[in-house]
Order: sequence, then structure tokens, then C-alpha cells
Amino acid sequence: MVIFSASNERESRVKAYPMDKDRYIALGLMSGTSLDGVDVAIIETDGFEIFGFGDTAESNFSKDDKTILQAATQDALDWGFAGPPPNSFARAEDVVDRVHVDAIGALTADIIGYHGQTILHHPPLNSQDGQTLQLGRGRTLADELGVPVVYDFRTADVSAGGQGAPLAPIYHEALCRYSGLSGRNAVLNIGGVSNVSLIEDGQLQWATDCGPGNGPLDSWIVSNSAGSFDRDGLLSFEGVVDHAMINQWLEQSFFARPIPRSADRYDFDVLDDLQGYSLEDGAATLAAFCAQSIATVLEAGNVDRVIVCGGGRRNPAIVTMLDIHTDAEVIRAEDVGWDGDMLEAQAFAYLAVRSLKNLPISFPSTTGAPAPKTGGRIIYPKA
Ligand SMILES: Nc1ncnc2c1ncn2[C@@H]1O[C@H](COP(=O)(O)OP(=O)(O)OP(=O)(O)O)[C@@H](O)[C@H]1O
Ligand SMILES: CC(=O)N[C@H]1[C@@H]2OC[C@@H](O2)[C@@H](O)[C@@H]1O[C@H](C)C(=O)O
Repeated sequence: MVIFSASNERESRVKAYPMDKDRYIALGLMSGTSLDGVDVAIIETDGFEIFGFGDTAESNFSKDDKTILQAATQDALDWGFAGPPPNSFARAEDVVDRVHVDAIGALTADIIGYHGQTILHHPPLNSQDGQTLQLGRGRTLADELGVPVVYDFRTADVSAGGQGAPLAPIYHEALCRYSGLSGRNAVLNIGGVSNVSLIEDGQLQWATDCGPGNGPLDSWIVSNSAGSFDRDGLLSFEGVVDHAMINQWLEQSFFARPIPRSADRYDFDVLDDLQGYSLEDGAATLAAFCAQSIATVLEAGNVDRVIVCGGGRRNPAIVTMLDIHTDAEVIRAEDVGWDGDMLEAQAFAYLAVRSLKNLPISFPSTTGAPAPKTGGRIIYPKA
């Protein structure tokens, strides 16, 4: 959303900041598609290896902030990248910037990776160019915090014909190496959308978005005025899964697209099909839709172990269903010593350093980009 000349900024300020350090203290920011809030994580890295983990923080969107972001998201879906952007984006971007600054508080670092809030994501499809939009002004954060900021991580990949997501896989590879994990490991994130990276003996093989994460289930719970998500999977456990309905949903064109593919949070618009279902049966069917769509991708990977990260790992109904549908061992991030809530924020800290060093952040095997590509724009604080 932010339009400025990154190259001029870079040239004028590049000398004032440490560009050639062996190791960087990098702070990553993630505000995911579930619109629940902002995660902050600090890591030490050279853009290849992880040397350690620092402080973390989080900040939830207030009810009013969430209303503004949801309105902008709805406007984005109606807009579809056609014509001038809706007016609501500017106000939503103010919210995104402010909540990120608040979440960081007194934390500081050499470099910040600011993912921003994905408001609309159209990967390239049927020879149509892709477009993706993350709200968040790198300039605001850089000036307010006095630290160089890398932002707009996805545009370069999409412009090159890639899916624009997932970008975390190269970080997943570094993390598996850091933890000395051998064998065929699937690092699975279950957020609003689910995505997986296959890492064999510390080497990234391929990655993709799998399909729906918690997104449709969250929407179902909200539309039934039963809260904002199915806490601890209690409703999903109570219901009966409609397998015929899931098979029908799995016929959607998204699942026929080749891997790697990426999705928008609102691509799985299936709630109309659940009219007349009880709250519990709808929840069970949506939890199983998430688990089965993941299991289908995992089948292609001949995986030894699935390491589940993201908020969905807290839904035991989804994790149990996944366990049933896959032959691999299913464990949670914490079982290998990782912070399952902070992985994505850590990833954008890592990617910021890679971007600073002009290293690739996306690959043919992760986003379908024609060649390994760097990405992200760097902006320096005004003196
Ligand atoms: N205790 C819990 N029980 C069940 N589900 C939970 C629990 N805690 C979190 N969740 C689920 O996790 C979701 C948030 O997950 P997360 O923060 O990983 O998503 P995100 O980062 O916003 O999404 P994405 O990864 O797609 O960008 C919530 O919306 C909810 O569905
Ligand atoms: C367009 C976009 O923001 N996609 C997110 C979303 O949330 C999960 C999944 O869909 C993933 O592809 C991506 O985020 C993670 C951090 C990624 O790029 O790896």
C-alpha cells in the first residue's frame, strides 16, 4: 500500500547503518490473516543460520480496531484490485501501524521485518497476473522507532509470477537445522490459512499453502454468535463430520491447482453449504475440512513427522483429525523446543536480514517463482 522510492532512500542512508554485520539482532512482526493481533519476536541471525532467540511480545487488536480492519477486508474483497483502492484502507493502515508500534514497545533491534496486514491476495491464476496487498507503512515504523525496516515482502515474488506465499519455508529450513532435526519433517502452520514446508535432513524440499486453516471455522463460530473461535476444539469434538460435504469442498478448483499454490483467507467460502447444520456438526465438518486438506498435501511428501505451529495447534479436534488422516507422527512446535505462536514473526525477522543481504526469500519450489528471488523493500529512518 505504501508507495515511495525505496532506492533513493536506500542510497542516501545506507552508510549510516550497519549493513555488513556478521550477525544481526532482527525483530520480526506478524499480523496474520485471523486478524487477532500482532506478534513480535527477536532472533539473532546472519540470514543463513539462527544463533539465538530474544524477547517476544504480542498485542491484540481492540474491538474497534478489528471492526475497522474487517470493514477494510470486506471492501478489499469487493474491490478485487479493480480501480482505485477503497477509502477505508488508509484508516485501516493507520490502525495496523499504530498497533505494531505499540506491540514493539521498548524493544529494539538492528533491523525490523514488518510483514503488515494482508488485506487481499490474488496469486497468478489462469495466465492472469497476481496481486497481493499488505497494509503497513514501513516509513512510519522506521521513523517512529529509529530502526531500518524491511516491508512489502510479497510483491516482488508475485511480480515475477510467483504465488507470493508461503515465504516462511526458508526460515523453517534454518529452524530444522538449528534443532538438528533429521529425516523428513513437515513444518505445518495452521493459521487462518494452512501452509506446510517439507524439510529433509535440514534441506528445504518444497512448500505450499494447503488450504483452509482455522479461517472458515472461526467464521462459522462468529456467524453463530458462539465466540470468535472454537476454543480447545470443544464444539468440533461434539459434532458429527459430514464427509460427503468435505469431499464436495475438496473438488474446489484450489485443490486441483499444482503445488506450490497459495490462498487468500476468504477463498474457502463454504458457510452457505452449512445452512441447517447444528453449531457442533458445522464445527466438526470445518475442522475436518482443514485436517483433510492438509493430509492430502502431506500424502505427497512421504513425511516422517509433522510439527504443528500456529493457533490451530491449540485446537485438539483439528490436530486429532490430522493424526487420523496421516501416517506421519504429529507433534506440536513445543515438542521440539519451538515457540509455536512466534514462528511467523521470527520468520519475518530472518527474512528481513536476507532481504538486507539481497539473498533469495522465495524459490521455484516454495512459491513457483521462476528463479530464487529476493524481496522486501528497505527503508531507513529520517535523520
Ligand atoms: N485455544 C484455542 N483453541 C482452538 N483454536 C485456537 C485456540 N487458540 C487459537 N486458536 C485458533 O488459532 C487462530 C489464530 O491462529 P494464528 O494466530 O496462528 O493465525 P494467523 O497468524 O492470524 O493466520 P495466518 O497464519 O493464516 O496468517 C484463532 O483464530 C483460532 O482459530
Ligand atoms: C498472502 C498471505 O499473507 N499469506 C499468508 C497466510 O497465512 C498462512 C498462509 O496464508 C501463508 O501462505 C502466508 O503467511 C506465511 C507467514 C508465509 O508466507 O509463509
